[in-house]
Amino acid sequence: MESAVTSTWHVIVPVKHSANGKSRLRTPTGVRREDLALAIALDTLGAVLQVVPAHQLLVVTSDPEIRSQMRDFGAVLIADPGRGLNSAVTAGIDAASERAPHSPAAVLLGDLPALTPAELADGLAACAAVEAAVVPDHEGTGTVLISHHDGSRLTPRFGTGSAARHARTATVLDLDLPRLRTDVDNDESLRRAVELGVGRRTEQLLAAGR
Ligand SMILES: Nc1nc2c(ncn2[C@@H]2O[C@H](COP(=O)(O)OP(=O)(O)OP(=O)(O)O)[C@@H](O)[C@H]2O)c(=O)[nH]1
Ligand SMILES: C=C(OP(=O)(O)O)C(=O)O
Repeated sequence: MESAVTSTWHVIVPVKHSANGKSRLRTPTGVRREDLALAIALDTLGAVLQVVPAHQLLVVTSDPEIRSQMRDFGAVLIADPGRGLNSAVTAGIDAASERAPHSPAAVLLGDLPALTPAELADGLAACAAVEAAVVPDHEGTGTVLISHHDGSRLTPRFGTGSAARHARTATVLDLDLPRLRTDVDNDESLRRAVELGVGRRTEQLLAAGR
């Protein structure tokens, strides 16, 4: 699945400690929010690991389960500074720049349970065609991915309405890649992801809760 165009890319994925994540989501009966947050993140990371060599995946998290599983895969673990999403992403960008100065990098949010390796590879290939890119979420207001040919020049401006902020310094890629663009924040986006088809961990957890 790895593409020649993006084989040198580093991908940074921030994931909040699962005990604190997905607070806007009303979890289905029988499913613990913490378990769902973890499953969503692990499905996202599972797709990334099929596209990017593990040593080029930087996971910024304080979650012990994610750290343990990603360590086993050989991914690079970055400590979460504990000051919110943008500072976590900045820690990842700094670590990627240290490892491979001025190399291409992307930041992908970690709540994309319907993501497939094929859609991620297509998304990264589209990003590679422009110097700096932003891929908005399915609603068009948030961001699922930002990239830059020189990763040290990535400036994270995540949070509500982030697509417009990222668009000030990047090309907006309105890609027909729904699995890449469906981040799960609330019941509606979870339903949408389930309709597309979620990864194994999220699927099994939701099935067990039924
Ligand atoms: N490392 C790290 N990741 C974060 C942090 N805040 C959010 N994220 C991750 O960034 C992505 C988008 O997160 P949000 O949807 O904004 O936040 P969330 O905590 O998942 O959900 P809410 O509780 O509803 O805000 C997810 O992959 C989160 O796990 C943070 O402080 N540190
Ligand atoms: C973090 C973001 O959005 P949300 O909180 O909706 O996931 C974002 O789109 O930058």
